[in-house]
Amino acid sequence: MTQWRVASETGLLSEVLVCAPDHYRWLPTNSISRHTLAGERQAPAAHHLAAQHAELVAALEQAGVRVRRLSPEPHLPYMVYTRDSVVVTHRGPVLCQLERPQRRGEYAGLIDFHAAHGSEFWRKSSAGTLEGGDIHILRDGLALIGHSGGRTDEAGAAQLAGWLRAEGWEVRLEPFDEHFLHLDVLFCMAAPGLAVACLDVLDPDFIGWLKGHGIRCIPVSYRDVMALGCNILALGGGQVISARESTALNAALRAEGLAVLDPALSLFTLGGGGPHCLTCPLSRDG
Ligand SMILES: NC(=O)NCCC[C@H](N)C(=O)O
Repeated sequence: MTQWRVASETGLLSEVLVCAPDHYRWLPTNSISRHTLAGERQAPAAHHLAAQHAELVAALEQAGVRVRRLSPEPHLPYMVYTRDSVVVTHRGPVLCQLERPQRRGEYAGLIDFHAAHGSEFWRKSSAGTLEGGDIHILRDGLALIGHSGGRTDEAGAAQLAGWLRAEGWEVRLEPFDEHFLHLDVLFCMAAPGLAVACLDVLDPDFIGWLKGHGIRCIPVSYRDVMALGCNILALGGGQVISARESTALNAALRAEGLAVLDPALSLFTLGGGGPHCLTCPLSRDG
């Protein structure tokens, strides 16, 4: 029986789930990938995708994280964004309910993966839609769930909030515009008490709420956010993974004293997902 648990976005990451980009391609499912497809770019070559994904895996392994792999399926090009189909909580994994038809089938591989490891779902989303990119476990007992209606909707967010509140957790539901795809495009935790956030877009009341909970924000511009510049993965222990292309943010994170591992991920950020979207933390310590 595998007991995967995650009680915060910033605890020391010990196990993570990724999926190789064997069948990855850009689909017009979000404003970022639609913008990419409208441009002059050639479809990414398989060897180039594999090389960038290998850089991400190398960064995770360099940080001592055990990397588990989902089997990619030809008809599900976005399986590579493992963040969205399942979110692991302090009580175990929650099976999400993806909104886009192009991604709905991802649930099947996730059920098989967890069953193969004897990992039982704590809960299964059954109201509205729920996607992992909208869920932030800020720390033990405190969660944030975004809902744009485009991906996670209010019913899906409320159902997860209800399960967490029944555990005594404080949960904030945060509405935002579906142009931004997932809340993790606009906001991610970097370290305990430190986040990266698009202050130009997020509601000042939300920023004030974070401050009231002891979380301050490094600002990221709208332009950088739409290049997935805010979509980082906290590794715990003073380390973070952020895309090589996010040069301004990476300098700011280093100035905060964090070690930044920076794999090149441009082919994935052009599809609408960076280090946060490409990883599903299975286990964090502390
Ligand atoms: N958490 C995330 O923001 N995931 C990125 C998902 C991108 C993918 N191309 C999608 O449209 O679903």
